[in-house]
Amino acid sequence: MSALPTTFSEPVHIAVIGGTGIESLVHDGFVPAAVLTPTTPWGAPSSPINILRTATGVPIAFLSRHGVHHELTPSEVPNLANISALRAIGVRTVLAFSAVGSLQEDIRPRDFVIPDQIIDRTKGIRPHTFFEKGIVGHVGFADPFDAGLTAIVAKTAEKLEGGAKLHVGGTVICMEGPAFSTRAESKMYRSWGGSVINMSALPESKLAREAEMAYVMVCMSTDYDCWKTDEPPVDVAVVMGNMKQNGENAKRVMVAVLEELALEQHEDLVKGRHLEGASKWANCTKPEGVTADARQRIEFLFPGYFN
Ligand SMILES: CSC[C@H]1O[C@H](OP(=O)(O)O)[C@H](O)[C@@H]1O
Ligand SMILES: Nc1ncnc2[nH]cnc12
Repeated sequence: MSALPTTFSEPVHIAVIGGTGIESLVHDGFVPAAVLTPTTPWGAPSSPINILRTATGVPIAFLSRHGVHHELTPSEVPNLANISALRAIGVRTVLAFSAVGSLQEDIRPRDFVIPDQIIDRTKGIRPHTFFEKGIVGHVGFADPFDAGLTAIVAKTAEKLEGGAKLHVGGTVICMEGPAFSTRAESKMYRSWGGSVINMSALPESKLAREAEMAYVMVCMSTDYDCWKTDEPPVDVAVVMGNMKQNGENAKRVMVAVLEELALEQHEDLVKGRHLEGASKWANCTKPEGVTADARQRIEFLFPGYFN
């Protein structure tokens, strides 16, 4: 087999970030086109960025959140490098996948959830913003997931027959990990109205917003966490087992959504036109106050914005 190119000259507008159980898209009907190993001002991404073509020839980028061999804990994922590297190759739309615990009886293991809200239970130990250390910006995050993209993903996934049950809307609790929650915590999250729980929604989705990308997270329920007294508490074997069973459904959703996004009518959304300039206007630092170091970093992300 010939080695793949390490550069790719076309812009790539859509990225898939795979989580637990979705560490690769090779051999899934996608045609490999290139493997990129970029560096960014925030270091190297979690994994090489695989550029693949869909059946209709659209190039997409694939990144494995926890590394090729799932060697990065949720707290160690280099989210700033991941998001900035994707933006630098043209990505403006991110379809993220995540294995989650269910906090609600009616969200059964192997159901899919497309949340519309997040509650942050990370512990402040993850680097979480591009706007710091010499440049200050405050982006809006009231609705953390892109509404237009969510509608497309929901409509497309709903149309798939014989797949997993889909719940549209809900709140994902993002905890620090890597250990799972206590029963008291799990019950507290339920009392807060949490629908599902993971360790990955933040800061990934927040950085995507700062980078002016449309972002949606397809959550695949793998367990009932530990709030349910008639079930054993979650462990890795249960998560992996359900992800293995559900991998096919996840790939079907992914392929159908990518086909839909390739339609001309979605071009503006896919290119993130509705988000263009948002981070420029979120900036609070006067040009003369932006340090040379910050200018260099932010230039990688937003060429020409802060000159
Ligand atoms: C392996 S169980 C906990 C682990 O699973 C989820 O990963 P991902 O969101 O990348 O699918 C969860 O967020 C935890 O990182
Ligand atoms: N119960 C759980 N808590 C946190 N992250 C998870 N990922 C899958 N199941 C989970």
